[in-house]
Amino acid sequence: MLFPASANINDIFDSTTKDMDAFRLLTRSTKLKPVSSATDSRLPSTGKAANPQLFRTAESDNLESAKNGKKRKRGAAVQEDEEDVPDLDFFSSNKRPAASVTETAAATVGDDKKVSAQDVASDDEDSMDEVERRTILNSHKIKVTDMRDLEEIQAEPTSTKDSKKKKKKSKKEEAPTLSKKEQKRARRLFPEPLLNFKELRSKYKISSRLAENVAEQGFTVPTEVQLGTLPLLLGESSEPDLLVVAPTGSGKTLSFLIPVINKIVRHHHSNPDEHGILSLVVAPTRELASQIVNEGRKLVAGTGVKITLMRKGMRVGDDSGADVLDENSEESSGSQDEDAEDKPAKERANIPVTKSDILVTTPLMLVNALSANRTTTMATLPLVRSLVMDEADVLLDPLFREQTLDIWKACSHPDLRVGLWSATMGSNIEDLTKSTIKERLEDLGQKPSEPHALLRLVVGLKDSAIPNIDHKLVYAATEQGKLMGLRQLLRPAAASASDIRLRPPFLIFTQTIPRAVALHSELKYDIPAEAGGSSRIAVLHSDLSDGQRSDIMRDFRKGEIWILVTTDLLARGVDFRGINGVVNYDIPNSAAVYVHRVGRTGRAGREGGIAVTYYTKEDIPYVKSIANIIDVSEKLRGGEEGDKSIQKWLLDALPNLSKNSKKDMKRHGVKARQTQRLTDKEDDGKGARGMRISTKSGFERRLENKKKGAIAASRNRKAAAAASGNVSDTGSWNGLDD
Ligand SMILES: Nc1ncnc2c1ncn2[C@@H]1O[C@H](COP(=O)(O)OP(=O)(O)OP(=O)(O)O)[C@@H](O)[C@H]1O
Repeated sequence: MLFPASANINDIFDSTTKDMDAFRLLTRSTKLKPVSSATDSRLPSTGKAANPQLFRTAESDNLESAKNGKKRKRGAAVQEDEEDVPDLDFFSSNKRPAASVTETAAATVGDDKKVSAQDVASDDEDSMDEVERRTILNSHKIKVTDMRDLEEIQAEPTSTKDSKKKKKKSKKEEAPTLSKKEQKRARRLFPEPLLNFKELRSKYKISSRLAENVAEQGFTVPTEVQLGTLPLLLGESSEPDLLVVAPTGSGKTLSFLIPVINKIVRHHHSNPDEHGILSLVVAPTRELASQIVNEGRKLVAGTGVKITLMRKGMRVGDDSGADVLDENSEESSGSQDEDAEDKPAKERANIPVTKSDILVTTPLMLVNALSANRTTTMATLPLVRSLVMDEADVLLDPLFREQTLDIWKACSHPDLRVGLWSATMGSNIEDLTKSTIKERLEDLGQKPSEPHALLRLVVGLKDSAIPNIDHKLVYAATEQGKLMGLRQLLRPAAASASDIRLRPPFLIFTQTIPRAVALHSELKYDIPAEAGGSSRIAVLHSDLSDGQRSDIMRDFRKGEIWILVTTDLLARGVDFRGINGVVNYDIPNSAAVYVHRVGRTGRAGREGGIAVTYYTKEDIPYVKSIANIIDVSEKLRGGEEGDKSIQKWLLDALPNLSKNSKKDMKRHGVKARQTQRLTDKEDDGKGARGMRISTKSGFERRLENKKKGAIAASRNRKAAAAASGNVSDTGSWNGLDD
């Protein structure tokens, strides 16, 4: 079945399920009762969240609508606008509300100063008192903390601080005697929250074209992370360095892209002659980097800002006479990367240097470009004013740390601001951030033109899974048990036995690439031809070429692939809007990885996502941290004690893992699963056999092997007989049939 390239997975599912129910086809059963529309609407792939926020209370709802109402009264046009905003529909073609088009049609690139009458807000009327700010921030579970040493906070000139900070200043003499609790309280901030997206223009005066592009996305309510961070990054006081910990799928991308783009629009106005990379966005995988570029392209349209995906072979930072790429006209297709890589050196020298304003990259690719594959010292990026680290905890984890810190240090402008974003962040990352900021400034020997803070904003509970998905932790005893469980999910006619109904599209995570490959080949023929057969299931991992990876991502997004078997390559950041769930075929290496993997579903507040985690005997020592995450997530969700999937007895019974074993597990995963022997020949019989991904028992395999051996021996005999000229044409014995 072919769908237009613009179609998304949800459209496909809607249209697919009209004429053929994918779920039913997968069951190979015609007896299955049609899934009720009530169940259907609970599926994230068909549903949409009327409000993408995860945490709110009636008190803040009332306060916010009172504040929003007050603003509406100020200009009739604004009121019409808001009433005209269509229902939130992530899968529509994102038609802009008519009123908003007229309002902004005259907008030209970067006409920041042109703010229409109804846009202008009286700041006095708008600003909230501290009680209101506290109420709103607390009900959305947003916590903002100044991370600097107390002395540093107190040494800051009063003019740049709000009244809250003035109070701290007066406490200066008492500082040494402050208790830990008091120090914590002194660091706590209650900045003004963003009440609606219109304020971006009216109050924070962002570029009108950018505001228009945001409006085109059709979002009506800011998520918590947007509500908390956008005022901090767009407000009048000096832009801070910012650490953000906010749930998966909560819209962090928009939160960091809007301020980055707006800053560049302003920069173009004040420094029309300065061209080059002004902002860097670093992400751990190519898939995520490419997704950020796609999101960015929607936001930069018509602003004069260019955003580019870093590619192998691309030259950065040296602009001697090279042509400038028209970055926004390019597709971010993987095959282009390969093209660049495969070009001979002579041709490569002609590859234009990127003069894009925003470069989105994985760490290694940029480090290689800046150091000629580590053969020279790192070149600097002197113009970069904003460095965004998406999935910062993994970027600063030992795997990428050296490369990320090299990039950070290569950004040599004294006014650099950093943003570190993730759904999980250990305190070691916070310490590393603090020390790197200090070291970098010392190395530079220059001071930033104005003092600024390092703030941390946390939404919800740090390092927890989103509360809007159902977690199923399933004991499968053995590898065979896991495979049987998974097959039940694929053939949900049998689902009554396990009470889990997971409809495609969904992701399946394994621990290693060979296991993903093995699982894919095991399952590939489970999908009936009427449902599209083996083309509906694919495997994605980092051993595939960039082109293959992009193609699979595209087909999954388009709905041509329904089930994607993958590794932790896709655990973080990637946003498949309407996937119904996630299967952890192999348990994740850490609680943080669990949070990220399961966060591929339930995005933007959607209900109905399911996260199934199978565990075996070998996994028992490692399951407690996952069970704890589920427990906390269920507590955040509220509801009856009996509804909880993790019972107290289980938590008590599961063993705790020592610090060293945790480290070991994080680095290597479950040891027995590290090598997946794919053939009997490779199988040394020492442990790996039990970990094999196959439904066949050892006995069956041995029989099969014997049979194969007999066939081979028979062929050899025949060949030998033919060679000696005495084979009978009658073929009285043809060996065993396969
Ligand atoms: N205010 C909003 N209202 C509704 N949907 C939104 C809003 N902001 C962003 N979204 C959508 O939410 C989805 C998730 O956003 P995004 O990918 O930025 O999440 P994230 O916080 O970066 O998640 P992760 O931690 O997994 O990387 C996207 O499809 C995005 O378009």
